[in-house]
Amino acid sequence: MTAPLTLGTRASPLALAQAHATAAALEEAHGWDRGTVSIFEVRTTGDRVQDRALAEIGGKALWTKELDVALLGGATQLSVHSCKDVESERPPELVIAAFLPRADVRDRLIGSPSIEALAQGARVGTSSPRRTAQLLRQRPDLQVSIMRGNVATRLLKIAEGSYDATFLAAAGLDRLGIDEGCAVETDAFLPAPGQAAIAIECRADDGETRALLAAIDHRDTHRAVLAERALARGVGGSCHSPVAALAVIEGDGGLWLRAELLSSDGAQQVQGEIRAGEGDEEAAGLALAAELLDRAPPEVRMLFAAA
Ligand SMILES: NCc1[nH]cc(CCC(=O)O)c1CC(=O)O
Repeated sequence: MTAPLTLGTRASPLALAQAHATAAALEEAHGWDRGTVSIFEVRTTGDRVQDRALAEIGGKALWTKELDVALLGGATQLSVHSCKDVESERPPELVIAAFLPRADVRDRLIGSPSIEALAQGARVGTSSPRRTAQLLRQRPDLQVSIMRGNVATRLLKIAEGSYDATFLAAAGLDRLGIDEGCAVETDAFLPAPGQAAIAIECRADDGETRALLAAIDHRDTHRAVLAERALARGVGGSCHSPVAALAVIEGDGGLWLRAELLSSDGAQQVQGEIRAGEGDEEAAGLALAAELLDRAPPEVRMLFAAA
């Protein structure tokens, strides 16, 4: 190994936990001393703007642009992201070269033991169009409003009673060692594309870093996320568009992708699934996307292809 590597990350507690896990995986895989991979903290637009719905700020790359600038300018050799926050179309100069093994893909409900147990008209805070639509599909009586902030902030808002309940990804809570909330099953709450996966990106032309990252790539996670991200790319849409997708690798090595698109209030939806063999993950994601758009009720389709 030649020069030490610099890893770019956001500075939230969750982002830092993921960055340290990535550094440790690289150091272990290559037999490097601890600290060989140094951590470079970057503040993104999404971190700066806390008071408005992110969807309102508009534009993509809210969580990635400043990290991309560091990577493209050579200040860092890799970026670590929550895959869920990485827009489905990336600059061609960059490549997601590796994924850490995926954690629990489910959402957890905070503030109530179950969705059924929420009082009539209870106030639920979330800024996720997907979670909003999936929740209202089941409980149209609930009042959903925007909740932002990092994991700790959101837990505090529940503890303070500003909202009755919220959802957080089990993966984020687990990585922070927070044992709160009750998992909701993926049948009713299919997760966001890429949820619970940690994506490690580098410059496409940086063969040396790509080779180093290949040693820590978790193949099954990589294949599943390729399919989910292709689905997200294929349906188009924006951060306003309620889309869910989850791929798993089955016992025979085949991939099973499920996805759904919803209207904002969850009253309209289209769901589908597809299976694919090794190497066909992205094609399967794109094929399912086309099929879902084709079958989507107009109110759903309007939130995607045209967005
Ligand atoms: N949108 C914020 C975000 N991005 C990734 C995670 C959790 C970790 C993950 O899904 O990998 C979270 C918080 C949440 O949704 O609870």
